[in-house]
Amino acid sequence: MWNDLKGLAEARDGRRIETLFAEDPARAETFSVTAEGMLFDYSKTQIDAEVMDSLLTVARRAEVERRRDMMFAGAKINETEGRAVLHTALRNLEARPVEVDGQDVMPGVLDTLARMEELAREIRGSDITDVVNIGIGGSDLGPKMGTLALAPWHDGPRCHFVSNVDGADIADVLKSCPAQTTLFVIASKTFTTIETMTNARTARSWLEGQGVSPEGRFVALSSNLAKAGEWGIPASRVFGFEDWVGGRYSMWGPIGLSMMIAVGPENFRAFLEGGEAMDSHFRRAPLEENMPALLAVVGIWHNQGMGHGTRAVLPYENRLSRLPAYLQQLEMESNGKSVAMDGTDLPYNSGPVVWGEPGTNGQHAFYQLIHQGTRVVPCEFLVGARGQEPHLRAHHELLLANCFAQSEALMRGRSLDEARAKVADKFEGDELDRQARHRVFPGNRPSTTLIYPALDPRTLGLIVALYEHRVFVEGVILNINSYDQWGVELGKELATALGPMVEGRESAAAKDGSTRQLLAYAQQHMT
Ligand SMILES: O=P(O)(O)OC[C@H]1O[C@H](O)[C@H](O)[C@@H](O)[C@@H]1O
Repeated sequence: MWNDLKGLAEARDGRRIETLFAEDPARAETFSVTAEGMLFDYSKTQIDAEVMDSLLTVARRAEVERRRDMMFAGAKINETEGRAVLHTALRNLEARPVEVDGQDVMPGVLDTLARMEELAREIRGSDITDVVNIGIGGSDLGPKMGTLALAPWHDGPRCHFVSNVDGADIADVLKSCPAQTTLFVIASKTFTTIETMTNARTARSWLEGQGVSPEGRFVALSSNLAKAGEWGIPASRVFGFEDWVGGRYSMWGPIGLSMMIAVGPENFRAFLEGGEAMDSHFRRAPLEENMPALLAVVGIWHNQGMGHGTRAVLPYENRLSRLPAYLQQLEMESNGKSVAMDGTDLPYNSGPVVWGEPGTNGQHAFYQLIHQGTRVVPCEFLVGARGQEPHLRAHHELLLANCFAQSEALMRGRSLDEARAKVADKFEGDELDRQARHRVFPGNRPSTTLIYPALDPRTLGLIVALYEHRVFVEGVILNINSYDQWGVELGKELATALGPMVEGRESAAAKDGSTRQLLAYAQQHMT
């Protein structure tokens, strides 16, 4: 089936996307889908009816719908860890029963949500001025991305996010925090992550150093209640979640607490409602009209069909500036694997390299390569029809014009004749030709656009859940376990072993020449 996709891609080599629009006046509507008021337009790609048919056949053969229903029903689809995958239960506000090992998980989920809301209200009504979320990966990227995205709704205490074990991170944050009125939220699913535990200890010593008792200054978000308790955080300030919530899928539950404190429980609920609405669309819409499924097959087409190994996520929404980083974990930690579910080598590329920055900033930086580089980078634009700052309408009109112009430019390009005409008044003869060639844009570069009315809490929920399900569908098609992350383990083990060598307590003689040299250099310059 992969060869079929490649064959379809080869047969379309050199065909202009623009011609597809000329041939089919209804192309834009045909190759678009709407869900929950959002429009996903994938018509500026090489996808045509035959390609879409094959992509959906690939999805059906992979049993996307059956796997989806298994996920929602609490089946242990994370087979390498023997776990269910139920982040959707965290936003199941209608409390439809969801069973794991014969137990409905919903009473526990809703009870924790109610406790979080109670604490959020208490803190928002207290003298706490600053909340510092200490966490990394899935315990940082989601709430950080979401808190920034919802800045217009941020009426609670200031929120800071410390993740890096580089002491510069916490040092910079603590500089602006008054010790008397700062609350630390230790966010760690395992409560063993070295970066987080190191930063948490530093926070505690800092408070003590400022003469403030750490008592009542810490909250824990974790699935390891025992470890959180050992750390001395009282049970009333510990918010647990189960192992069926993957770290990179966890911002909907306790890990979202900092964001809830920032924007308030009502807005956090609106975010959950957005996620729930996307779940319901994903579960009910036929694949042809299913936004996450279509986003996924467009990704499969570009990566496994056309052979483009990266994709750029380009939000024309400044407050989604952390979305690319969030999606890097969501997509690359989920689908960056080399073996299929049964442990055999994947006979095709796994998920793409995901990267990006907000427009218009990226335009003035790396879009050069996107437009004229030798590699094709499929681009995914996101934009709100309305900006978050309605009184600055002129800004938003420019933003929209830029976003639409980029996808048009990527598709149309500029021919040599057009380039010549641009510089004909300045050069002539061979020089005109040479100068013109530098100004040619090959065009025919694929992009998609997700446009929504405006970025608000509910829409953020829709967008995040859309991408989660996209990752799920791509993972099912690729026959990958999207819910483990063994690839992060080796580095952690080696870092633990290298620690004593960095400190000079253990010999590095058994290490390779490069590692020995780096250690020696560091030790020479450390003091
Ligand atoms: O929440 P924690 O247990 O501290 O884990 C934080 C992060 O670290 C791990 O290494 C994983 O790669 C991530 O998936 C996880 O989100």
